[in-house]
Amino acid sequence: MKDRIVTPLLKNSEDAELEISLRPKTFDEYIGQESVKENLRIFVKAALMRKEPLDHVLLYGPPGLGKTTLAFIIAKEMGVNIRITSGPAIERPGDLAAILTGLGEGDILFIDEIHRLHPSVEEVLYPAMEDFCLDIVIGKGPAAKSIRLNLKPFTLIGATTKAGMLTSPLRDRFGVRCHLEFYKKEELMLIIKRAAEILGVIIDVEAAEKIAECSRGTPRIANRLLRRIRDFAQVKAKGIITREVAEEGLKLLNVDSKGLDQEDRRLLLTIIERFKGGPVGIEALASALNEEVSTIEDIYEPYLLKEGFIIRTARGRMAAEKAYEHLGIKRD
Ligand SMILES: Nc1ncnc2c1ncn2[C@@H]1O[C@H](COP(=O)(O)OP(=O)(O)OP(=O)(O)O)[C@@H](O)[C@H]1O
Repeated sequence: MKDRIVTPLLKNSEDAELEISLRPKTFDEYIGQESVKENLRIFVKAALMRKEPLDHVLLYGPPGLGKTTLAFIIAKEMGVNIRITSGPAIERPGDLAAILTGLGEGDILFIDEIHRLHPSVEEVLYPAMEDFCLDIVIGKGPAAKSIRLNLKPFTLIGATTKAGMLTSPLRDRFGVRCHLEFYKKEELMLIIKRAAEILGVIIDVEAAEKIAECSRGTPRIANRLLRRIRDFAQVKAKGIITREVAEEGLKLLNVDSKGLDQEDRRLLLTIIERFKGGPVGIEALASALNEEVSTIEDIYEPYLLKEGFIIRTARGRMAAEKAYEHLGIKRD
């Protein structure tokens, strides 16, 4: 996968450190996703009143929109500990059993990329989620015995970018399911303003608007762009981010007015020039771009589709009128 400034995925440890420092800690600090927040607020309050753990929560939506952040906020508001892991990190049923037996009363277990759990691990999770117990098989062959181990009641928060890939028995065991949406420009402007305050940099409204327009609806990208433009402002503009500074910084980062980088433009150009505007099948497109099919589907496409640069048809992807206009290419 190419190294891109506008990727919604975490890029490196520098990125991760920035995120920890900028992570909102309460529902009030968490900007946008109003209906998700409202629902979670009510569920948390009700669970606290009943003195019970919160029901299991599934958070789904594209990367970088704040799923992990929400899990931390829920733990803080519930006043419990949170243990973080991910689907691929739990290799064997025993690994999950060890994690579950280590949880305290009411604690939260956060499993990122929960759609990637191994089926044998998922089996262990069902009784754990439903009855707070583990069924453990001891011994082998005819002498094998199954024993039941009780767990302390806990809350599982699962996060996924691909809710469709969850098996239905797993999906059905989540009492609360929340879909996170791409953020609006005004919300991203507030996120950028808040991040600028924490980073100690002055930014004017027009600059925040410019960066928000290029952030692809994703706070993770907004924060990353802000950090890079702050560096630029410190070297070139006495640390103040004005509209001109933001525009120049974005140009240097190769991000255009619609938040597209050279890789997005290459994808659009490939459809237009090499495949005569499409439709082109995803495999052919991936091979022309020398990328994995999943990278195109998960990383490139969601934003290009959402913004109407490409159209997905039964016969493949097509470049939309907006792509021609944006690239200044005349349709023949
Ligand atoms: N609603 C929000 N308000 C302010 N900042 C936010 C919000 N949501 C996310 N962020 C910022 O974006 C960063 C990325 O969020 P987070 O790590 O929670 O995303 P994620 O959805 O869990 O991503 P992934 O699925 O890729 O792990 C956070 O560090 C935080 O700074």
